[in-house]
Amino acid sequence: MEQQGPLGLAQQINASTREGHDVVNRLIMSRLALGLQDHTLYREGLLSFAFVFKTFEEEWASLMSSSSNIDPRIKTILQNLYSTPLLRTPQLTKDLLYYFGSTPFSTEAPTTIQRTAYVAHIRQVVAEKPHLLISYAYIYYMALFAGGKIVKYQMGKAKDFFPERYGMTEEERYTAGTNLFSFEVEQGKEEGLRTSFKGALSDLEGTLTVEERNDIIEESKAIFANNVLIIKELDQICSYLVATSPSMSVKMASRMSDRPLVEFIHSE
Ligand code: HEM
Repeated sequence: MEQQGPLGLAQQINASTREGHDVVNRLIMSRLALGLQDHTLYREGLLSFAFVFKTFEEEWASLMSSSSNIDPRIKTILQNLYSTPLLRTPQLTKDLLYYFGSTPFSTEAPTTIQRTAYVAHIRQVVAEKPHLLISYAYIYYMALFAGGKIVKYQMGKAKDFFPERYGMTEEERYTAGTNLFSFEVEQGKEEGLRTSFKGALSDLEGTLTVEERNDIIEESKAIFANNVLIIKELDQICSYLVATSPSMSVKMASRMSDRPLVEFIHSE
């Protein structure tokens, strides 16, 4: 149900994060071309965001559990927003298994500075103010229906990007590598997930206090600032990977000869 009159919470979040969103949007789109040159770069981005989704989805489940003693009002909101097909941890796990193949990786505990700091931040703020989980769910799920669609489309156009695995066809590889942006619902029902989430938020937001709404808006801004830190850290990780892989250096040099990697990464 779209709200009439005063701005609904979703609109307020969008309005307050417009600048932060534009920054992140530019950062991601300008790096996507690089990430789609080699799946060993792209998968690092996936890993960073896998930690984010895993952390808030775990916190969410535990806040809703019978052993959690949070305010029943907030528990009801969290229960009503929760939607299994939206959960990204299982989808990210499939993508990671595909891209890493036989290379070991772990989503148990992050080892880089920003990933570790962001995971700790999410756990801390949500423990202090469980209603902040709403910021994470709204920002990261709604992102998939807008920017996520665009990223998925670009992935579909990338040449020689999806790694070969066990004789998979081109189409199977695309499916195996885009689970993050796919939802396990009947075809054509994806948009319903988005509208149901927004509808549930709109129906329930009236039970939040003014202070809680403000907290949610402030944390939404912090999410975009933290996304920037995660992306900047990915620049370092990817620079290192390219510099230490002779085959990748050659590939980058031939494909991006008009724009050196360092300049490319630091131009934004
Ligand atoms: C971590 C990265 C990103 C996050 C967290 C994010 C988050 C969001 C959110 C919360 C919305 C509002 C959705 C709604 O009202 O239903 C949105 C809208 C949008 N985003 Fe992103 N986004 C991200 C990256 C991107 C990227 C890379 C693009 C690339 C083009 C993009 C393009 C858009 C567009 C086109 C909209 C729709 C605006 C509208 O409906 O008026 N986003 N994003």
